[in-house]
Amino acid sequence: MPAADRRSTRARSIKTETKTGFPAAMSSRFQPTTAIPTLLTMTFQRFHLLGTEPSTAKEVALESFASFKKGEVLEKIEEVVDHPDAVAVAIDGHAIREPQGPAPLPVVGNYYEIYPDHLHNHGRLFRKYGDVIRTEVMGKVVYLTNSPSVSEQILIESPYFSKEINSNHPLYGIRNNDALFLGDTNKNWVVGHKYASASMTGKAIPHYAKMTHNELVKVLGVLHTLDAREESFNAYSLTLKIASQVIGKFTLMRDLHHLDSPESPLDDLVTDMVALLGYNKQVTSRGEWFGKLPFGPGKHLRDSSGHFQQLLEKQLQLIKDEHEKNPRPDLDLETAALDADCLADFFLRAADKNGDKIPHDLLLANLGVLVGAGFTTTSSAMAWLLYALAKYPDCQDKLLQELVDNDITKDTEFTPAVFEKLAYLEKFLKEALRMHGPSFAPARPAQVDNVVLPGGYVLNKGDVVISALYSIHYHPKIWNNPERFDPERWTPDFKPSRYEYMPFAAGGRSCIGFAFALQELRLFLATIVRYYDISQVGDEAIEYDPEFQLIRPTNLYIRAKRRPE
Ligand code: HEM
Repeated sequence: MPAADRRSTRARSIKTETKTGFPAAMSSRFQPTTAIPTLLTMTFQRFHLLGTEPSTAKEVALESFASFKKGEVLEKIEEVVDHPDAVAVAIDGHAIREPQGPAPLPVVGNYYEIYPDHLHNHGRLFRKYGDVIRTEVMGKVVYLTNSPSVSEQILIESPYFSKEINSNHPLYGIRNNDALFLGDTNKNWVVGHKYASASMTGKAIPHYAKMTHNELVKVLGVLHTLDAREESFNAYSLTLKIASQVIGKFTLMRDLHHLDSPESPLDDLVTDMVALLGYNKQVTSRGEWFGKLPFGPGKHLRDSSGHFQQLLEKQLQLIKDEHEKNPRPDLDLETAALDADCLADFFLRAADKNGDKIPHDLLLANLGVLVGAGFTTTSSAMAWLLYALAKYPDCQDKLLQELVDNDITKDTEFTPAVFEKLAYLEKFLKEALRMHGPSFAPARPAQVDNVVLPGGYVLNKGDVVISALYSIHYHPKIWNNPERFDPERWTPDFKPSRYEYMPFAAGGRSCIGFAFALQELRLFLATIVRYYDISQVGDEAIEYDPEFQLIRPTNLYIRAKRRPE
């Protein structure tokens, strides 16, 4: 629209705030994403969105005067109602607009503007271009947001946005429509989610505390040997072993023997999964053609995936054989969750209200996802916890003091009541997951054309928007002094909204393993800090792996010194 037209439209504009309400059905062409307020008195006016032609205006029933904020131009509601012409509506003070971003170079697009430090470069682009930015990398266009209100609209699963893994989605290379996480929100997801989420409820998770703790304390032997040798270790290499040791037991009752000694090798189940994610990130950050090559990362991705499936089937068969030898009863979902030895055991025995069990292909696909989602995330989180312990020694001292004051040892039986006493540990964990959360990119494509988001950003069907968790967790409008690691900010009264703090994402496709993960991370902190003093070796700046699906430190070396008894 020419500037002159825009000005004449502006002269008749009113301002709305999407948080307080929006005249939703104003245009069949545009699909606002907020609810209509309740009816008080019925009156009508013609509206169009600021930034569109007045001829596109539609008649709208005005259902609540209260939903209109005092405007810049039309000050009184009577002026809106009585205005003879169509009235333009600004969204959060803006005309509708397409998200902006840096101009793409031929072929590579914005690759070199964003990588290798995509987390910080995204922050810079938000500051320059606004709350929703457009990026193009090797032919793939992705939008990102650092706005909690935009994130809410994209993450809630609605007719406007849903998890659907199209070719621009970051999980495209490993999509699997039989599985949670990797698949669309379709009927398989509904079935998988019913069983998998029932296995990990807040009620069920405490019964895995003992098993988790037993696996975690095995690291004390490894640290003891390393300390005796006065050796440091790469943080992620060790936490990968720890987290997968735990998840091997939690999902498959399998001892991966990762913590028998510092030299214990990684099980194939783990090397395959790590390779798979690494190759996927390489493939998806370079364009679809790259993944289809008969050599290189695309081929490796296909090979690792096939091998991983074979290992999983073999392990599942062992559990089935065990069930044949020692039959155990089928149970309803809730009881099965409390009785199961591991997730595979749960899946084999849990029946829904109709007595139906999860179909075999969905069982296998979801078990694979739970193994992968279960350790890739927590291993990165544990590595960042070591980083936080080393970087903020005063906080480490406070943690230790709390553990000593509460008589926590490696023999403590951890119940929810014990965790409740560890208030500082909880604050430390929350703050570490804010500043150093491992997940950064829940992505959702628009489901219809011309979706108008808070701030007036317009997207079309198939456009993928990522809620940039890292940027939201450092947003200066949300967090006081965001660069400061400050566990004390988490007072009982401090409650950021669901879309301001979301290390596990939010909405219908958020993490179902969060209760297990939090319990495991609490146990990890309590176990390590009680017996070892953690410090960083050297002053090297810590790098993260930009090619990986999760944020993990690559060059963090830790020295763990045994504390005197
Ligand atoms: C610190 C640890 C963890 C973090 C930060 C984390 C984070 C997340 C995030 C951000 C998502 C949303 C992904 C998206 O929208 O694309 C997600 C989904 C998921 N997570 Fe986690 N997660 C963690 C641990 C776990 C564990 C331990 C399990 C299971 C054992 C798990 C299972 C899942 C599953 C199955 C989904 C997909 C849910 C669905 O498709 O509806 N996660 N997680």
